[in-house]
Amino acid sequence: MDLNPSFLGIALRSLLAIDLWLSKKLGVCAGESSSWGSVRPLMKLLEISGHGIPWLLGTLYCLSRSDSWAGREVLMNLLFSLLLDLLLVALIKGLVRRRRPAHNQMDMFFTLSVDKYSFPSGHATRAALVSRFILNHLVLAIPLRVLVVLWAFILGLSRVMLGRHNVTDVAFGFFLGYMQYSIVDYCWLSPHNAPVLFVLWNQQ
Ligand SMILES: CC(C)=CCC/C(C)=C/CC/C(C)=C/COP(=O)(O)O
Repeated sequence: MDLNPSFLGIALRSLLAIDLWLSKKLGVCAGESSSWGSVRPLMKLLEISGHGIPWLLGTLYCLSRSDSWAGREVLMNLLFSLLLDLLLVALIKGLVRRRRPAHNQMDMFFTLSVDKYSFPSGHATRAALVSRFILNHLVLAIPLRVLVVLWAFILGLSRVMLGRHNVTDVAFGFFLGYMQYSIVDYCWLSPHNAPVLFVLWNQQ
């Protein structure tokens, strides 16, 4: 037994204890019989709005219908962002292997094997990444921009309310998604630096 724990060790253990306590308190939709159990179906609908499958399929569909070079370029980069996000989240989940909260019911729509782990929240990374992407590449009126930010925030909160995640999973997820956008922006794909990706349309 470690009789002389470091300050960092104590701080981390305290943070973890607060995280677990707060997450349990906020997990008010974790089951049908929970205090806010009646809101659970709405939270699960929100869950689907941040799931990887609809985002991937939606992006592929829009890409197949897009008739402008500018649109294709943005959608190709969105596709790259979504795939990068899936890869990074799976990698970190597999490395950290933090179990989901004990009060979570594992009844999520279409998961990968690493999704039995909770750190970081894939929905939170996607929410931060996609909302930053949209705000930077779509010309939207202010109310719609506010709606995008609200969607991301409520989606993150709903992960804890559903009992899927602890607060730190979501907080780190937001941070990671935000940083992922910076990577995507830095490596922005265009017909000039990645002509192979755009060759499909040149042949049409
Ligand atoms: C191309 C490919 C491998 C698609 C897989 C899409 C897929 C099943 C993503 C998983 C989305 C999901 C359930 C993430 C878990 O989110 P958490 O917020 O619970 O970490």
